[in-house]
Amino acid sequence: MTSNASDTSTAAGILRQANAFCDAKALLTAVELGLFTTLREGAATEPEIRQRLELHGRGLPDWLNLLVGMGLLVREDGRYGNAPGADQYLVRGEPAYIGGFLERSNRNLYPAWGRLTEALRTGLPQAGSDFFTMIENPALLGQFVNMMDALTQVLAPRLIEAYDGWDAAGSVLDVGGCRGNLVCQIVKAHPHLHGHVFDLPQMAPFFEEKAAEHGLTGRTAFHGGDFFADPLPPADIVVCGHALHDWDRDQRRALVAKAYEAVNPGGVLLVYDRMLDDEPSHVENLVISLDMLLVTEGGSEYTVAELREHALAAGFATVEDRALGDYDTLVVCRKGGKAGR
Ligand SMILES: C[S@@+](CC[C@H](N)C(=O)[O-])C[C@H]1O[C@@H](n2cnc3c(N)ncnc32)[C@H](O)[C@@H]1O
Repeated sequence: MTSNASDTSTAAGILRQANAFCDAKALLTAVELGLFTTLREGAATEPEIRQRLELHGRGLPDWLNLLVGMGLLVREDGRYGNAPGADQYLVRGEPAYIGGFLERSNRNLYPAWGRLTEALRTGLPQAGSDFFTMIENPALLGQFVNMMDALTQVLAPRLIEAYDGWDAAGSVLDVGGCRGNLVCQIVKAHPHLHGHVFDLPQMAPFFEEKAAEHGLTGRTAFHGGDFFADPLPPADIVVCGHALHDWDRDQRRALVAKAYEAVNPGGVLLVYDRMLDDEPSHVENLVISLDMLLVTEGGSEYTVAELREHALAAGFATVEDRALGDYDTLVVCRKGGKAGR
């Protein structure tokens, strides 16, 4: 949706942009109904899809043809099948499935964006229930962790590639590491590392499930606590991804200082987030920053300059940044001192 830049010098282009939410909802509904998953079994006619998904039938051809027009389905001889991207990323149960993000987006972000006006007027989140209500509800938390898995599934290989200091380290800690999908992938790529995740205690059963799925039970450890109030376990590499943007500037500074304490001498803090340029124009990242307006009390994306300020104030000796994938920025903050390993 956000990258469909239309020609806004024309009325038609402006109307196209105003209707972009319709395309997004057509896709979110397709994931919700399991359309791409059912089409993995083979291309199907409209009546077959109607029957399989238990739909009424009215609007069905338009919806399917819209998805064809969006490049998510292909139509041949009256049968609809998955386009390659949809078949790779939107079939439930497949390793590359990113639908967890879309499922939660459909339930949480989509309605919240309908209340953007209220959010801008009041500065208050609009997602219906706050994070701490959500985290006490295992069903909602299950959706949330799937959403985070969808993001780390794509980012983990890029982070592993982008940072070249894994071999020199003995341990890695992911702060706000959710159920540990990122750490599991790092430890699988660099089996000599001891992996640790620090997150809220409610995440523990989801972590155990993920570690077992990766065959890493006992080789990765979960530490439950509140990263503002409790000490973090020490590690040579501390990762903090997509976590600082949940909080306001003062809280981000406090978390970076907390992370500094956890990094062993000579180690690094790796922060990745959808960071903003000094004069932000990156549409995708501005959208995520507004997501934070809608779903958190004080969160937003932030600039590399802000993070550098927090990191230097905390005591890090050097701070470098580089692109990570299409939208994220990786900031490498090095702590002085001699590495122990
Ligand atoms: C947006 S998610 C980021 C997950 C993952 N790092 C990623 O890259 O997608 C933020 C994580 O911070 C955790 N979190 C939020 N508040 C926390 C707190 N006070 N203490 C510890 N973890 C917390 C959440 O449970 C969640 O897993």
